[in-house]
Amino acid sequence: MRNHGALNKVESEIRNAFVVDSEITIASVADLDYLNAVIQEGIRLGPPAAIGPIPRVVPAGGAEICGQWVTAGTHVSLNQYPAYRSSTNFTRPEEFIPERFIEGLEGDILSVFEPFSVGRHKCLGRKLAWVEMRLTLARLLYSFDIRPARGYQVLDYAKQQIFIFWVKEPLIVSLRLRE
Ligand code: HEM
Repeated sequence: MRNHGALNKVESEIRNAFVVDSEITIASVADLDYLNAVIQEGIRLGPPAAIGPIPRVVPAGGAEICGQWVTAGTHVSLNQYPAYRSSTNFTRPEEFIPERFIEGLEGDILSVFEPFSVGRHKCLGRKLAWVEMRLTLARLLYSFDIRPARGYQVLDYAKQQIFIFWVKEPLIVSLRLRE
């Protein structure tokens, strides 16, 4: 919403891919490269599970984690937010650049990006989440021109508070049925 170039591009991709909205299905939206990249880039800048996995406790006897010895009882986790906004891992980390998930940006380490976590507790609902995100965005952007409401400034996601999950501010937009 804050990046007009990306918004126009994803709108065009969706509107050129379908003739009627009934063609927008779970299968057909999976092939929309730019839509998929927009969703990934949105998640990178505002990871829904910003501290995910939620903290675990190192068991009795301690454990080696990433080459470091960690004593029993220590709470450990991975903070996705700083990992995704760090210039160590991403080029121009504060900018919304969906293209990094298509052709790649020099210096990006995309393997850092694991919003659904990894391992045996990896998100069970990730495929459903992907379907919901693709279908919702595709249906909305196919039918409506969506712009920030007049006089309303869309905030950077980072301006919101977070306590494991985000306290989201209202997003006030105008929806106009496209011609
Ligand atoms: C963009 C949306 C979502 C994100 C970013 C996300 C992220 C995550 C993350 C990071 C974990 C690991 C938590 C941990 O181990 O501490 C997790 C676990 C889980 N998620 Fe999601 N999730 C999403 C949507 C969903 C949906 C839609 C469902 C179900 C309908 C779901 C069901 C679960 C379940 C059941 C687990 C626990 C898996 C286990 O412990 O074995 N998630 N999710």
